[in-house]
Amino acid sequence: MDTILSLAGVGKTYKSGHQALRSVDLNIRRGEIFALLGPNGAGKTTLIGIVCGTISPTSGTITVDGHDAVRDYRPARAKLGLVPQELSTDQFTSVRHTMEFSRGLFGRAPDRAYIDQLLKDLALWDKRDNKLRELSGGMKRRVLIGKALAHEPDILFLDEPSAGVDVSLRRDMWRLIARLRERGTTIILTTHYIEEAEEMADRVGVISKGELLLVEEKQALMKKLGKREMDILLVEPLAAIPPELSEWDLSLEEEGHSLRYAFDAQAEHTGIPSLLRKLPELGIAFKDLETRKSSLEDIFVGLVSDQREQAA
Ligand SMILES: Nc1ncnc2c1ncn2[C@@H]1O[C@H](COP(=O)(O)OP(=O)(O)OP(=O)(O)O)[C@@H](O)[C@H]1O
Repeated sequence: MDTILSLAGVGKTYKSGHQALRSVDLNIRRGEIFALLGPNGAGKTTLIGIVCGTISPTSGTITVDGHDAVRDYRPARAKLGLVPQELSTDQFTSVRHTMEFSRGLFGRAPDRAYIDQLLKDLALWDKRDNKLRELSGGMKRRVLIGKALAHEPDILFLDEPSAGVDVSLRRDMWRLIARLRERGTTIILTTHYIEEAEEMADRVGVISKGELLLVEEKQALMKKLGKREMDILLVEPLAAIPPELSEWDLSLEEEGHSLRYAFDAQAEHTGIPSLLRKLPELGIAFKDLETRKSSLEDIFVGLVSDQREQAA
């Protein structure tokens, strides 16, 4: 495997005593899109900050394309582009100047053609000479991406790229990410929008309470952990699930008009035939069946709640 970024035993305890990361091991492959998925406060921003050098780790090592991110900070940092959650640049500079300045910070020679192309890719061409304070929130987000890409980094971090972003900008961003990937840029995005991980990522890491719970190929994750659900639409509503059905994992939905059965699609015996035989025996008539795969969202919620149960 061609690893471009490697974290080994990375931990962070803030001065407050809060342990935001617990010994994280993670290898990012060159050219992949990796989604780090976790609820609020999971440690995603802390992890990005540590890799990008804005937060110092309490333990562990980070290697960016062969460079130690702490000892060898400059060359390591030059490989990284970070799109933070918020813009903290001088509001009185122009869009173009902000990007050119960012490029210069990393010691890259000016390249007007590259910046022009970036402005066009980000649909900022018409605004290139406007001051940042004259831009809408969505445009500012585009500027953040432009700033992060100005020095042509090999690895791009996007911290919550969809937070507070409208649908059209989100689509534009997804398109841009796909294009960057085609050019070989490695992309790591943090998100709590499952949709985003599902749409974009090659691999998904789930983080909760500072712990990386798992890292999997997205497809494999969905297949392995994916449950299926079947809704049985009833002719007459039920007030409660009869005790005779307790061996199946059922819930009542739609005010009793639908019985939902959650089952493991990978299991040899799904329990469906026996359930469908049992219902008429109990005098429960049904008129239709619908099955569907659970999404990454269900998987994610399941994992995080398992962790909560274990901790309880
Ligand atoms: N400077 C700090 N001092 C003390 N605790 C901090 C500090 N920064 C973050 N934390 C705590 O560390 C934990 C992880 O925070 P972090 O910002 O990394 O989470 P996150 O996964 O990015 O969350 P979100 O999705 O809300 O951005 C949180 O409990 C947070 O309160």
